[in-house]
Amino acid sequence: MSIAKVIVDVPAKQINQTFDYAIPSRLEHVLVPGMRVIVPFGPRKIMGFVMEITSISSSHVKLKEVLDVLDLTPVLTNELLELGQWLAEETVSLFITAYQVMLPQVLKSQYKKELVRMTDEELDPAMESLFAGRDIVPYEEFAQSTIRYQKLLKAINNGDISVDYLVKSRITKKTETMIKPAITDHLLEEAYNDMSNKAKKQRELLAYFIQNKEAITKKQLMSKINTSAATIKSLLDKKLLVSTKMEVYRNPYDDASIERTEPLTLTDQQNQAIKPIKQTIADNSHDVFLLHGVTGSGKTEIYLQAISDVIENGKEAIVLVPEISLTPQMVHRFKGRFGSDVAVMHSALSSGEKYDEWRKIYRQKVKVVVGARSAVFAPFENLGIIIIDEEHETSYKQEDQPKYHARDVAIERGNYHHCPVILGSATPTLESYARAKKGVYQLATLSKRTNEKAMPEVEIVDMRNELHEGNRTMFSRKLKEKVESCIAKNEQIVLLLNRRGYSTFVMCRDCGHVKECPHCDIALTYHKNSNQLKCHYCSYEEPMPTICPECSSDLIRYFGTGTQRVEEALTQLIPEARVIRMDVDTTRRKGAHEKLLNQFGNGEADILLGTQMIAKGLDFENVTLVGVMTADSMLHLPDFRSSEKTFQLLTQVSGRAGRHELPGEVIVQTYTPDHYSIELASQYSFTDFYLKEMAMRKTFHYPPYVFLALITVSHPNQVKVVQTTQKIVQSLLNSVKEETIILGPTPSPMARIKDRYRYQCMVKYKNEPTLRTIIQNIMNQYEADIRKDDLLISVDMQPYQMM
Ligand SMILES: Nc1ncnc2c1ncn2[C@@H]1O[C@H](COP(=O)(O)OP(=O)(O)OP(=O)(O)O)[C@@H](O)[C@H]1O
Ligand SMILES: [Zn+2]
Ligand SMILES: [Zn+2]
Repeated sequence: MSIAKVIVDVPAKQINQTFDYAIPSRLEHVLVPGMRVIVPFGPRKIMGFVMEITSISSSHVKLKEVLDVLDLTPVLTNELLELGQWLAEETVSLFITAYQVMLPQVLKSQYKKELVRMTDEELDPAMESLFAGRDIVPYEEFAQSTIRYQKLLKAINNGDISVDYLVKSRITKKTETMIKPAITDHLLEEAYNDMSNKAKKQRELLAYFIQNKEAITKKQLMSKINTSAATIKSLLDKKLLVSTKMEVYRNPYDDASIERTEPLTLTDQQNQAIKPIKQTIADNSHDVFLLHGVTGSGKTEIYLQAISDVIENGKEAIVLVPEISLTPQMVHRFKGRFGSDVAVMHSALSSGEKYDEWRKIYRQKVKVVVGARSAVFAPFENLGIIIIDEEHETSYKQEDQPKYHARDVAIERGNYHHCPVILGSATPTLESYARAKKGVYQLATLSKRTNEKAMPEVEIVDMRNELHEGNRTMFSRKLKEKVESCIAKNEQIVLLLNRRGYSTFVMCRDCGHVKECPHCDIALTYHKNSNQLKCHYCSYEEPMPTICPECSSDLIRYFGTGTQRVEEALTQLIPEARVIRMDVDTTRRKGAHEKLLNQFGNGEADILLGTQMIAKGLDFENVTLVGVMTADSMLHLPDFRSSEKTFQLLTQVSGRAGRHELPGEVIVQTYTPDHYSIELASQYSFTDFYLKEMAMRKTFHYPPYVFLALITVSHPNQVKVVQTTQKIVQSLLNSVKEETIILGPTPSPMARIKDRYRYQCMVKYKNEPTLRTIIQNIMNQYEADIRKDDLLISVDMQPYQMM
């Protein structure tokens, strides 16, 4: 008897293993690993993934049978099955969540599907009677029939029938009728000559196909030679033409309108950088490259040319970009070079569109996928390169289970496929740069812009002086003046309001003093309800001060300004300015982002005002001034990476100015002008910043000197949370090495969400090979509480959000 080992869709710890099911004879030789099945589980029928087919069961009870199969071709390749195991272990999550995260939404929740007829040719008689003249048949009708699975499989493999998942009861797939000649040229000409002159329309149609042998859609044909469906039908009936159905994929991008580009002749620096990458591609070997190139240095051109090599080798490429909907310009560059060989995957697509893009990859209709984080799981089978652009972006870390980092997954897959992984950035993470310095990654550097233009000059404006000199607006006199002269010259401005982190930290508007934790070198967070300042790392707290401890000013307060308020202030101050505001509110609707950028690109506004989302990837010729409203606002987040993030953001946004002929200029407003991250960003001194920040990380025991693991416990009862976290800390202390640091229990920065109290503990370690098992074992001890008592324990093996 054959047995399927199945991971079932029950997200619970005690279910986190395979279960054995007998394979009924009708599914024998149909099931293979990577398919989804329906199995009985207790009283329910649920979905599961087939991991393995074997003949030996470890179970002693009589096995239940697999009820049905959901996919007739596996949705997970063997590689992805293995990768899921690794992913679950690496992130201390359940196998089922690891597999679910690899698949498009449609395949996660919807079980409904249908059979679609893909040919007008006669099918197998049993199939013909099932379709009974219809083009689409609900899958259940097949399941209830006596037709064998093998028969359906064969029809699928022949391309005669396709199995489709329904997206919200709308047909997922669009098909079109294609017409082409049924016979050779020669016979076609004969038929043409034999045909009576009266059948003028039919002769015209034949004449067309004597000239054009390619299949054409019925629609196009009818409009092209002005013929009718009846005329086509008569030639179909005479078996001179045949019709087939072809699937058309929904295409969110109009490929035809994107101009094709040719490879550029690389600069010397680009050549130097790409050489070892090309070598690795040629050798089919795995290596990780860190491409450190200043903004505008031509990193993207390197990606494009490396991918060309990969495609020539018959392999495929994954390109990750941060939330791609935000950079339509990036999609255009890849489509411009590789046309319809490119699939695009990002969150702004509808679930039907996402499914279509995924299937293009799955069916090997494309060679390249450009996408956000989850595209790293693209089901390519011959991967030749994985590229992560802007590798420092935190959106590559998933903050839900499984809490994985796309960089780690990319490297794991690169290793499996023996192919290079390229991490590109103007401001690499300290982690990556340190690895490159140690030789774990290969470092390639592009220090110059391709246009040989200097980086735009950055001027730092001290906002404390503005205040002292009576300017209480949020615009310094310098910025106002520059904006006005820019508008007068018909040039454009990008204004960045760094909103993340507002209203959490407390700062003196007189002297710029920010309250920090005496033990952690991290800004204290203001808790409004208790009017206390707290440290989210070590639980130190103190009351909110009424006067500044440094200068005794009473202008010490927490910060808050939104884009809308800036826009209002801006139009008051400079009434002639035409402003486009870009933030979460104005870009919520699909396509809004692209529309606003197009408007700005067309010169319909002078100023593009926005949050982080405008800092990256934009390339507008006419932008000569970049202004940063408050450079410090991120600096004092309760996050040890806040200096790094500030440096990255300032560098990125500065890179938006003067990318073409016109020289650029940057004004950075700040209350802490001598903070090293602001100072060094203004000088474009990545290396100095790296050295300085590394020293800080070393002193305070932060990555890359240590690894972190964050365990968060939550429950409606505060006492229970504190006690549980305390016990976890104790168990950890009993199991880890002496030099490993355990911090906590401390309240989470968001100490209560939806009436659940949250506490956390942080593990700082250098070498704990069994830490994942230790944590897993500890969590297993709380299994009953998690199941029955609403306790939640979440583990983040690589925390980026300390919340
Ligand atoms: N070899 C080359 N010769 C001429 N122009 C080039 C070359 N390589 C790139 N460019 C052009 O230089 C500009 C900047 O290149 P690109 O956008 O690839 O840089 P980047 O490093 O990806 O920039 P960013 O990090 O700021 O997005 C683009 O307009 C690009 O077309
Ligand atoms: Zn002060
Ligand atoms: Zn502290």
